[in-house]
Amino acid sequence: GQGSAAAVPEKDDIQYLTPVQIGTPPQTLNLDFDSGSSDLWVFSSQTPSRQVNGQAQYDPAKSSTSSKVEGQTWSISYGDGSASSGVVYTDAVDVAGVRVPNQAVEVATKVSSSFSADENNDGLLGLAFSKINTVKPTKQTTFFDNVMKNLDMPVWTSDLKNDAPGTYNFGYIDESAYEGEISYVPVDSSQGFWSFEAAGWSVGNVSSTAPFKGIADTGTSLAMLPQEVNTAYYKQVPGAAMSYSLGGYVFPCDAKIPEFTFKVGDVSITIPPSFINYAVADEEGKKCFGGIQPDTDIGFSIFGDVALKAAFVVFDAGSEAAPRLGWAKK
Ligand SMILES: Cc1ccc(-c2noc([C@H]3C[C@@H](O)CN3)n2)cc1F
Repeated sequence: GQGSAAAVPEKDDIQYLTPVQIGTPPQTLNLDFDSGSSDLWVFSSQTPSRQVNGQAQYDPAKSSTSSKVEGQTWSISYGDGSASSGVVYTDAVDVAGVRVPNQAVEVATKVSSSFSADENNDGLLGLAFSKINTVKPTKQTTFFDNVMKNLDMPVWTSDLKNDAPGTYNFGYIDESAYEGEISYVPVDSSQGFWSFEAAGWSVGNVSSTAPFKGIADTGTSLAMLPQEVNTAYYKQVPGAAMSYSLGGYVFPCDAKIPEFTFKVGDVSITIPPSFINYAVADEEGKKCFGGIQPDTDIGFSIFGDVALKAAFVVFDAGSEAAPRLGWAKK
């Protein structure tokens, strides 16, 4: 089979949400598809009401196909320090017509304040490798791992857009969604991520052909890149500075800022200035926050939405012996 689902941006493209049907009769929740984690967890009837602020809640008691997985719990924390935890059910999960009859659905009995505050986000659907699923004592498998055998091709693709709905496809490659060739690079999934090597970068007349490691992470908003990239980039932005109070590089909102190009295999992906003028950062509306920020002390770069929305990306877990990532211009 194959399926195609909308990826709808929240304000400032901070996250993208996709409708998912859970249970019988179907309960629709809008989930944040995250290629940087591997738990499918949802706001639920078991989430304390003080922590629920408008989110849709999955109620296993209202589903004839749910069943509790006794003795199993989960607990996860994300790059920004937010966290959630709870218990585990299995139930039917349907994404754009692609269905897993007995998907592990992790029901939140506790969520941190940033999840409570994100009223349109009803939970996450992890699309990294199942080895980093947090359920204990029995690790669970991701929606993609469970559905892969029924897909026409063992792939899913991202086509995220700037301030507009994009698309996640499962089981096929939409040839009309990209231009030129797809450049495939090997993935090292040993840490559970879609980790690959970029082959270099350029900004203005400054460039490097030194390879650097990064992960493709649809759940991270920005492009977290090496310090030397940030230094070279913001040197070309008049008035740019690192602001510890605002939490990263900022610049005058009316500054003329350059595009940024990174290379994967033999394809060069160019992030336009509009994606890098990420959002207004201060009260006066004069300083804007950069869409490129340092990856310091993470140990690898994170190609989040600011980078991903400049490309068509193929997350290929099974066409070859090893998983691989395909990148194409669009
Ligand atoms: C409130 C909130 C906070 C964080 C995240 C979040 N989702 O994916 C990620 C990145 C970072 C890494 O942990 C895995 N992918 N972060 C989502 C939220 F709705």
